[in-house]
Amino acid sequence: MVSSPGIGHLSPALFLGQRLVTGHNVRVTILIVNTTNTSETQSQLISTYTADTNISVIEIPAADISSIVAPDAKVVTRLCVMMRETIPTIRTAISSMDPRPDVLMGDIFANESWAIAEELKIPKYVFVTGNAWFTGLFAYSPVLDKKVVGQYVDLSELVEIPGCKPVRPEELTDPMLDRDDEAYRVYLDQAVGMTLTDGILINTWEHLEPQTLDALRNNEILRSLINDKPVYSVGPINKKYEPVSSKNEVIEWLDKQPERSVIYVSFGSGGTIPAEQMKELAWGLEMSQQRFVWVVRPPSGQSSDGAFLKPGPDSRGPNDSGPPDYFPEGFLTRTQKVGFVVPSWAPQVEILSHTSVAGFLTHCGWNSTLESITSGVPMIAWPLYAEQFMNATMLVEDLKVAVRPEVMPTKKVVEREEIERMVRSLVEGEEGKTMTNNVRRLKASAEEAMSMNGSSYISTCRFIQDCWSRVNLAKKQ
Ligand SMILES: O=c1ccn([C@@H]2O[C@H](COP(=O)(O)OP(=O)(O)O[C@H]3O[C@H](CO)[C@@H](O)[C@H](O)[C@H]3O)[C@@H](O)[C@H]2O)c(=O)[nH]1
Repeated sequence: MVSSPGIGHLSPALFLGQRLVTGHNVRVTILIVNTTNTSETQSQLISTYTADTNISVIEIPAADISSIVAPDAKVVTRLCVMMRETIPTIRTAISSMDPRPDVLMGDIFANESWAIAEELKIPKYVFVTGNAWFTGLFAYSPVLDKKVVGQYVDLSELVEIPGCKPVRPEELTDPMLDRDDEAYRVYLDQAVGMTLTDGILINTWEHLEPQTLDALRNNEILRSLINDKPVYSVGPINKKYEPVSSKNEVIEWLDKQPERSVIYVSFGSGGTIPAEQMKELAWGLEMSQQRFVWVVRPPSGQSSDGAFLKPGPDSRGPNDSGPPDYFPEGFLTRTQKVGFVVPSWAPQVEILSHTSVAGFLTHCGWNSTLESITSGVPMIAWPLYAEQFMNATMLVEDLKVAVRPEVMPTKKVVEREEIERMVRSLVEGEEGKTMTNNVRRLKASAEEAMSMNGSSYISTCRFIQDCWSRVNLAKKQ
């Protein structure tokens, strides 16, 4: 398996690898492309999840792209160029593996490695770490590219994608929002690359997205776009809660809170919000008078130079999150009894699995979404970038397990009164109770899908059978 950088891609790749090793008797080696920014968290994740399984890890240093990509280029452009430039190192690593791999799998940014599979005459599969809806849009984006004139965001009607809910133009994935930017072309190349594989694995399950999975398999246009390749729904592939003997400070704090009383606030592995929005969020949480755990990062536009972790005058010891100007004056002191601020990174799965947690204010990254669903926790959807706006729409309008602000958080500041209202409705309102029941039903359906003879288990078995048929066929040729 080839994983592009970033916890959001690496973590599901590791969990899928783990599942293939432990549940399906497959040997797995993961090639992880590491940038110079690779965090300590990522290194810990790698060592934890490779220690007790037979997954081997080969860490590949990412190519230096500073001389070929402008420093202000979009993340997608940087990521794709970096993966492309790292291919020679990936090729060398794969060629020197003994025994030689039988199958190559990669995420949607690992497309450049399909050429290696072709050279080695082995099958190649893509693992989409997002959902089927995203996969549908991704596959369909070359059609939209031909069909639509001008910028998508100027369209006055919704964007129709077979098998998916119509998407508001401004909610398309962010590389699609500016067709004049290089990121858009790079993104389209990745979309085409996904369709050149022998099959598509998606981190979803049949019950969650039946229409979209059906369209990917049976809709004429989508089928022809993905060249009639099989689609396997193998999820939810995500970290499971495992009790640990040594407790973290935030878990100890949660242990002392009443059941279903705390809102957990976090914007994924790297999301940040502007300073003005941080203040408004702090006011909203305080005004709601509900308990909260907030994973705080420096506001967007400010550097994360470590000053963030140093106690400021508004300090409350190890739980202090840094310079007080991130918060309204006195916020930490006033919320001392009801809030717990965690700087930068928290044990998310352990938090979401805690009985004190009533809701999750999330940026709707797909891993966070799956972790919330599989913990039975309803959400406040606060999308920031990538495909997160579509995920938010799915959670609110389709699955009915989340509320979201009226305004788009990337366009306008979400005001404190609205935040207060959403938090209250999730923790104490009827809406919160209904959403909790809905999400608990999804949790049960996820467990069922992953159980022996559940849809995702069967789909994974089918994938393995198809793999070996292709491997045997390739060996005969
Ligand atoms: O304090 C924290 C913050 C995050 N996490 C973990 O980090 C992961 C974050 O993943 P995700 O929620 O998917 O967010 P991103 O890292 O932003 O994910 C990227 O990749 C996802 C999968 O492709 C996409 O859905 C997102 O839009 C894209 O931003 C999750 O497993 C979290 O549990 C923690 O453990 N502690």
